[in-house]
Amino acid sequence: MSSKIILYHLSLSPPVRSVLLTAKALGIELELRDVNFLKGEQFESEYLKINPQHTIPTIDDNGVIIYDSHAICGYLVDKYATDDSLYPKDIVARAHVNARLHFDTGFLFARLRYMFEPIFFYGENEIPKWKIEYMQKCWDLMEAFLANGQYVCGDTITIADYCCIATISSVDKVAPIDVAKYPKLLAWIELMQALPVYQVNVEGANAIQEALFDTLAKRKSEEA
Ligand SMILES: N[C@@H](CCC(=O)N[C@@H](CS)C(=O)NCC(=O)O)C(=O)O
Repeated sequence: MSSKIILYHLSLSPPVRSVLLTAKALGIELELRDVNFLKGEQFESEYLKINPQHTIPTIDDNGVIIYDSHAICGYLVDKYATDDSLYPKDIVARAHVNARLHFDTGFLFARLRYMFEPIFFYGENEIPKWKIEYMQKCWDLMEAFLANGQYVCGDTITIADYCCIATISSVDKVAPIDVAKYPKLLAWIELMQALPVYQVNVEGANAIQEALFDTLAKRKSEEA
């Protein structure tokens, strides 16, 4: 008999929350195991054996180990969904979803991590203005994508929406989104927030930004 899928996680992590959103949408129950990356737990030897890339999320589906949130979300849909709408099998439709998943990795999350990691891990005491503006350039791109439909790949929600919202909601207080300039982006965010599954994203998205601001405040007070 197969047991629950194990998710190595911490809800602060945006990629972890994209897996939580996808699993919730599919009705999959997960066994959660904390790996606190802020305390370096991802470098423990037992964890490195299953994920030498030392990132969360990782899943263990009865011995099948997968890491990278985008790969995990696609796998969960391919294996457990009753239809393929969240990750279409049609090769053109899937290529469009893959493009947005890579946009999350290469643009959204990459720019988030280059703002957050120097603060959390390298003792930096401020985020340079250009990095915030560089993050905000992604809002132009999101606005352009959303000209083609209410979701990031047209009029059907896909795992790309879960991945992109998990990242954007984790950085929108650090790199604010101008309501007047980005109406489509704001409408999409509200659409995502209204989904029942969205609840699994709320706490972690706020907590990671609070952790960033707390760390910056601590650094400033140490300097004074
Ligand atoms: N592309 C990866 C990125 C995962 C990632 O970098 N996760 C961060 C937490 S938000 C992490 O585990 N960092 C610890 C490390 O890199 O050592 C994914 O989508 O899963």
